[in-house]
Amino acid sequence: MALLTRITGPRDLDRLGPDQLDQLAREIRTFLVDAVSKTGGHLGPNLGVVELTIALHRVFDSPRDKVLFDTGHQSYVHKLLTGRQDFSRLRAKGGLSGYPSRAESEHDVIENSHASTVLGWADGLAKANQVTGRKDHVVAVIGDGALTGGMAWEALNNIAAAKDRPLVIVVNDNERSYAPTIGGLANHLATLRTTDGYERFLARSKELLNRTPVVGKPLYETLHGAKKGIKDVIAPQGMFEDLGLKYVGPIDGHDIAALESALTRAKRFNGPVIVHCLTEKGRGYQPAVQDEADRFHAVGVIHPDTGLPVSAAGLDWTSVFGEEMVKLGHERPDIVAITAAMLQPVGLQKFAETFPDRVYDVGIAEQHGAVSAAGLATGGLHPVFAVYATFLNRAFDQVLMDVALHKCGVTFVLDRAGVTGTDGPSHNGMWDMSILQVVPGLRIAAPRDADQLRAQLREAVDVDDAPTVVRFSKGAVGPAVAAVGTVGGMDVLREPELEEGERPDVLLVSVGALAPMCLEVADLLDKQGISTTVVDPRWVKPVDEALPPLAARHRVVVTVEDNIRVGGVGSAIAQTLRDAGVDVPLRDFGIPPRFLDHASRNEVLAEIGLTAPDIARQVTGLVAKLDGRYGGESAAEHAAEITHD
Ligand SMILES: Cc1ncc(C[n+]2csc(CCOP(=O)(O)OP(=O)(O)O)c2C)c(N)n1
Ligand SMILES: CC(=O)[C@@H](O)[C@H](O)COP(=O)(O)O
Ligand SMILES: [Mg+2]
Repeated sequence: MALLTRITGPRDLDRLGPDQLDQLAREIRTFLVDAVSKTGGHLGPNLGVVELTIALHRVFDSPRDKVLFDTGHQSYVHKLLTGRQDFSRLRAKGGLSGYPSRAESEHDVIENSHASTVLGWADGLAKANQVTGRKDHVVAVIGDGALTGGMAWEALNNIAAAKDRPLVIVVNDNERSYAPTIGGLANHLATLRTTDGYERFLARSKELLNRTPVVGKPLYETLHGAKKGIKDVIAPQGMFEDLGLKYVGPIDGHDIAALESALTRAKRFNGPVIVHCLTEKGRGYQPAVQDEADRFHAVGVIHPDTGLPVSAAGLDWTSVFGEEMVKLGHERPDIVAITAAMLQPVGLQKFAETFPDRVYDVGIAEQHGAVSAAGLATGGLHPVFAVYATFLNRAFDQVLMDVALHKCGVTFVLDRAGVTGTDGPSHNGMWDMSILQVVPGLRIAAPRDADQLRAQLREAVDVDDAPTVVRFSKGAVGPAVAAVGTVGGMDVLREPELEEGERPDVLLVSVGALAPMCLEVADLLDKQGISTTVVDPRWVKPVDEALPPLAARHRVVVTVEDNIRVGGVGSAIAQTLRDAGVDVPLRDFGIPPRFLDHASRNEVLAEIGLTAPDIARQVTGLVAKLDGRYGGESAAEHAAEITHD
């Protein structure tokens, strides 16, 4: 790492000659494989942008010039070149974030990992430069996958309107999101990628341009010049031409000299310009290059020489869902599946292999996915849209006004619901049970274990006149939690042993995968002489009609959810109790209304007090306060005695 360790900032790159730059690229690849194999992370995407990031930081002057990354998962090289080379705690508590982070560096701008937003940011920053008269540059790196997101085209529409507003758009085209990128855009990029495709394009253009008076012939010569591989020709290009955008490319995204030449031309161009770079996801690391599924898009801890996982993963929620979907697919020919460019991560791979004509990859286009689902349902099918909880946020209006308003039977399966942890604040699935509370008719299921997931998925797809949601956590599915009884549609997980006529103290409403933790709370309360009934509502929206009368038979209600407290399940239950005239005190436990820094799931849960000892301590204090049970001793003091074995 002779060269890499001497790079403390982008300007240190200026003194390197071509051979040294190639050596630096090799050192960076070695570093990435060595470091990320130990911590896990986005290895494939970052191996694909080594030369591109070096060239960007040689041509542009960050942080005065803004170098922006879409999604941000491919910013590890950017971090290495901007003074951050300790990857030992990447995505771990107190370590580097897996995405750009303003707290880490002045070179970082966009922190959220939600795709297709970079061009919007760039548009705004370019406008700000224009209004303030700053001559700084804005360069936005967007992947071919992120380009399939609608927001990217909303931004392009605006960017193309301002012919005199400098802005450099770098398309990092590695032909993949996770899987190969889908759709018409991908096909268009392909024609620009391959020389013969370009020739076909030129052949079509030649005839047209020869008929075009005055400008036709010179323009054809310009285009012809571009074909020869001297890629720094500024020329109008197909779809981008239709938008009025200038196009440079295609450029070999692993040839630093070619990249620098193209980026320099683009930088000088006094308007919006696209630099189309061809890169290879996973480049330089055979296990990644050979990974047909997703080129090691996101890996766990792996053996660096083989790329194989160090530890075998247990049964996870995603697999349980995927297997049940295949069974349902055989039983229900009307069931189809939708993914937003994440077929394998959301567990639909087997469904796609079994029913290739009944699965739709819409690209990174969750809003379109939701509207298309409304169309599919109206057409007599039952779509199951599997998506990470946090990514459904952007499709809220489509769920509300397209799916729910029209009473469409669509099932949204939200993976990575609740605290995910290591992927940082924008990946926690912590908002769904709040924002979806306001959707009339929509029903939400939060299964507590694998059997419940299977059962509730089936219940959901049986609803054909309203949207249904089934949400579950990231990672390994917990132990089976048996019911000891039912009340209304709710499962009773624990009943206290009471004297004749004794009123139980606490009704604990346990939501989803937190059931084992809630049973621990009940055990801790039991040691304090506090009797607790634990129920799992199974369907948290609408609130079960049996809940108010059950609550009325207790002294206090406690709700526990892996969702933001504001407007969550606890709030909905509190409102239902009020409406039913049940004035039993209620305490709702959940995620506080703030962004959660990256750390492990358990570290985050401990930090926000969503653990059995924390909850038991608070509930003990609440019950003690209710009846002054501990005499003069303050309830809080007494509650502090609770410790976790
Ligand atoms: C709104 C949204 N949906 C889904 C994702 C999950 N996701 C992260 S990266 C990625 C693929 C990105 O492909 P591309 O933009 O081509 O970048 P590459 O990884 O190929 O460099 C997806 C689907 C996301 N981050 N944001
Ligand atoms: C960048 C992005 O959004 C995805 O790659 C995400 O990081 C994957 O998360 P999981 O690792 O939980 O599948
Ligand atoms: Mg890509």
